[in-house]
Amino acid sequence: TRSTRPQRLLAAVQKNATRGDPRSVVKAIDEFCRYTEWAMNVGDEKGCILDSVVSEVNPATVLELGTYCGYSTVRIATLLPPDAKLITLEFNPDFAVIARQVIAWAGQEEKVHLVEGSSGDLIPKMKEQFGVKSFDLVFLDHWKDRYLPDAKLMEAGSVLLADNVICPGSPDYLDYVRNSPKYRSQYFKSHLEYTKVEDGLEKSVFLG
Ligand SMILES: O=C(NC/C=C/[C@H]1O[C@@H](n2ccc(=O)cc2)[C@H](O)[C@@H]1O)c1cc([N+](=O)[O-])cc(O)c1O
Ligand SMILES: [Mg+2]
Repeated sequence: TRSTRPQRLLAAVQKNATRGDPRSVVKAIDEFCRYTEWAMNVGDEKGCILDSVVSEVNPATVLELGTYCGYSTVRIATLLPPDAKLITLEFNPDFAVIARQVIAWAGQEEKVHLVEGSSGDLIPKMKEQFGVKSFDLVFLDHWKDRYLPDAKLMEAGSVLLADNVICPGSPDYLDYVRNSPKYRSQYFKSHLEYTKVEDGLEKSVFLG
């Protein structure tokens, strides 16, 4: 039977990237998605904004919602110090199988803990399961209708960075973080990965 898009993306990484070199993995995925087959990675343009926010926050603990193929997982992990922890949640077991291999090819498995399940189930269990009561940075890139309910589950001292706040969009989340006194929010205008369509990242600092 026909391969899946994540399988074809992994094959491109294994063919074109150097094992243990995370930048070559990121480059191989971006080239594959730009010139061969589009995929919903945060991409190179928004990825630079992601990198700058990660570097600025310099987090000891990061939560990523929506691993998909592990592209942003690798970007974030590469910027973390050795003792930092990145927990990434993936709901689809087939995507998780691919993401684990992409993360391993980039040599980032030490810093990354990929957990399979849904955010609604796992976020409340974070405390007892991983001993992390709050994360320094949360990257939201999963189902867009889960951004708001999950943000409300996590109101405990984090910086939230959300992908796709314009396209596909998460209007209820955007309205909440921009108008709630609990957050100071900032929009980073960019483009939908590998296209000229407007999209952007919203950075929201929880004020308590
Ligand atoms: O729909 C989008 N993203 C949804 C992502 C969902 C991912 O999050 C996981 N998850 C993990 C945990 C959960 O609890 C639920 C899902 C899903 O299993 C999937 O791997 C999207 C769409 C476009 N687009 O142009 O159409 C562009 C983008 O950048 C996007 O991110
Ligand atoms: Mg996205």
